[in-house]
Amino acid sequence: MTDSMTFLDIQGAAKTFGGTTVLDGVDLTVARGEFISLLGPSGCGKTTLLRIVAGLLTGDRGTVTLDGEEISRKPPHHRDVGVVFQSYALFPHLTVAENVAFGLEARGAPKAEIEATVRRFLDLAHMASFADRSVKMLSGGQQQRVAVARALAVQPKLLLLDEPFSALDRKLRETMQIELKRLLRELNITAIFVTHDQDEALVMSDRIAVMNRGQIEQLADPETIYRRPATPFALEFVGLSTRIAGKVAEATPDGVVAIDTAYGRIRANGRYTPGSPVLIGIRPERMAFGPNAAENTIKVTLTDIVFQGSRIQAHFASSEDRPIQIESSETVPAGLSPGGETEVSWNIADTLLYPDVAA
Ligand SMILES: Nc1ncnc2c1ncn2[C@@H]1O[C@H](COP(=O)(O)OP(=O)(O)OP(=O)(O)O)[C@@H](O)[C@H]1O
Repeated sequence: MTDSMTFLDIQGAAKTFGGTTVLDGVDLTVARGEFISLLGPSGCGKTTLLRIVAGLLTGDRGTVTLDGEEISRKPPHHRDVGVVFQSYALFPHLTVAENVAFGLEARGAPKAEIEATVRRFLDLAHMASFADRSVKMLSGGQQQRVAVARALAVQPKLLLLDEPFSALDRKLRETMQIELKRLLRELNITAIFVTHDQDEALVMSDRIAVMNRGQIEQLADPETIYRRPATPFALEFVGLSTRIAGKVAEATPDGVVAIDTAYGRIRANGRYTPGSPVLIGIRPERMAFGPNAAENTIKVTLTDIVFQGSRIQAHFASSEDRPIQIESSETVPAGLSPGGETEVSWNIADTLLYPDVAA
């Protein structure tokens, strides 16, 4: 939907390489100042979509409109779009300040303005004290800060970031995530961020587009993506989950279905006709030890306890290709050890339900 809030509007973006559909008619609208992540496995088309928006690649179909102007056929340097890639792509023979000044000089900005802008963006990127250093002398994190400062210095309407932190170690990556978020918020910059790291997407995004095979499967805020994944793929790709296959046995008019499974009857909210094959998903922290007669209870056999410091994970034997899992801040019930049977329960409202297309 296009409305007055739309700043970037991608409609029907499609791309085929050598007969393989890489982008399958993607629509995406982004509001001004919004931070959107494209999240998905390798090869799902994230980078291809980003390159089409940047103008580095021409889509077979579709349009890109930025701030009310269609830019689909404009060359990259006329699109007002900044790009930060995975590899830093700084100019190695220039200093930090010269790198940041590069785009401004190319536009013929006055010298005093260039100096002031470079200073401002190096300050914002916490790199002011490195201004005169060669970029070759910088660490990976520092180089990536300079790359972000360089992209922002020309004050683009839109910033595109393609796995910018993937080469950094975990701690530095987390610091950079927080810093980048702060910087973009301060400057009210609209950004699209490509990542295959679900934690990174959950931490940083206003909304996440979960991509699979050239399509967006779900576009929503991080909490909705985690709590209400729209498809089995989204459930699978973000966070841990237990899966149980079943067949709908009964459907009530109030929208609750009873499902026959290898563990007995399980109830869930949903509208399915009896006989439909379904897939049940449950997040591990929504499951608890012990029965709950009003909700869902199943009998399971403990296989493993994984101690994770503040939490434990308990695994139970499953008929599926992965264990039933509980994640809890409590310990396992006294006397329960691997091989032992117990009951676990969870709420009907926490039971995610999907049509089982594979069945
Ligand atoms: N120029 C090209 N020529 C042929 N095939 C390409 C080209 N660019 C991308 N592809 C193919 O298109 C598919 C999608 O690539 P894309 O880079 O968009 O994926 P991605 O989701 O960004 O993955 P990754 O996380 O690995 O970068 C891949 O199978 C890739 O091999």
